[in-house]
Amino acid sequence: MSLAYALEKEVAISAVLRACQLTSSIFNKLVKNERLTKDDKSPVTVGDFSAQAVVSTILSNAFPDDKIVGEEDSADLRVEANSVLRDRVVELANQALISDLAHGDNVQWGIGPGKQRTMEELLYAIDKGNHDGGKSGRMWTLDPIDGTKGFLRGEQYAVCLAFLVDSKVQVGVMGCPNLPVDASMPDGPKGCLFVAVRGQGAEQRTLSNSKPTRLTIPAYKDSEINFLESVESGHSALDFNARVARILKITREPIRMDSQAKYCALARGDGGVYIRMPVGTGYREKIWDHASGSLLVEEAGGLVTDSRGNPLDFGLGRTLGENFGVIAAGKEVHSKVILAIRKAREDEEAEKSGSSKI
Ligand SMILES: Nc1ncnc2c1ncn2[C@@H]1O[C@H](COP(=O)(O)O)[C@@H](OP(=O)(O)O)[C@H]1O
Ligand SMILES: [Mg+2]
Ligand SMILES: [Mg+2]
Ligand SMILES: [Mg+2]
Repeated sequence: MSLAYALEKEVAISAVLRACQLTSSIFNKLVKNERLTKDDKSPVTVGDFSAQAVVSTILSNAFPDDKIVGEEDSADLRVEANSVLRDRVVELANQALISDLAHGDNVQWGIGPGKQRTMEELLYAIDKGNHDGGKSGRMWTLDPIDGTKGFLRGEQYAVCLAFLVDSKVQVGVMGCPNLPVDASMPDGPKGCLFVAVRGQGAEQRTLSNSKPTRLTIPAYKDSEINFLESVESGHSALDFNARVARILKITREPIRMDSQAKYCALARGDGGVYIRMPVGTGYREKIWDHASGSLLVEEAGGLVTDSRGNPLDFGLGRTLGENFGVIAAGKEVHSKVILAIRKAREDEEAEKSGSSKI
């Protein structure tokens, strides 16, 4: 008897590996005009667009009726002023789609020599990611490059793909081309693939396809914890994180890295707590920034909630709705962090009202 979601897992791995090959091959060739600034002022590159085109094309061949919630859309590429960028996206996506079949690939997923697509087909594939999300049915969520700012700096980023049924994440696959295979050897080999299936555990392998190793979050003493947090102070309230660390008497420096690589690091025991506190702009977290990572951590024995201890709700649309921040950690540590956050908020409020009385 085959395990649940075996095909979804295989297809997701194949798609993420192809997208990782693409993104890592273009980094050194990326030139200045191969990026745009989106309406929310965030960057997007030819890598984000072409990786979304590739993954969406593969998913649409393997599972034609499935919905996809992807971060990017093709509107900016359809503008004539961006025609050079659009041509580059088409070229890169086709290079990735037609590359030879690797172990685990299947020609029926629309990949391999001779499988190039027209520009219109690839723009359409990108826009298949425009689904609004929701509570019921089969659905994928895709972040073709999570941590675009990290990607542009040559630091951490991740290609993230999750499969959900009735808004519950069942499969999560993340490729981290720049992540050291072993955190204790930061200059050693890089490039990791993380895979989780609900009820079947979490695992890591190298991007070049070594045997998987099973991941379990170890038990931590407070003195052994490093917070894992964003590099970007615009994405996470780093001062508030430091306040929480002081309450917990955590003395080790935080580890700052971009993208869902933080969930991956946590799952394999590099850190202890992923803390993401809102910066106060009313930003709503996106489902593609957390779906695959949260399953990986849960399958490694951890717990993922918002900063008030509420479960993340992936059934509300493209965002996590009212969820407020994200906390991921091993179960024991997690409950201590939630209490410390409550205390940190009370302290902050008391300081504010104290200073307003002066
Ligand atoms: N104000 C904000 N607060 C929280 N997250 C934000 C944000 N603005 C952008 N982001 C998200 O932060 C993600 C990167 O997270 P991190 O800081 O952990 O690397 C971005 O993903 P992309 O890079 O895929 O756009 C983006 O979705
Ligand atoms: Mg983005
Ligand atoms: Mg993202
Ligand atoms: Mg992204």
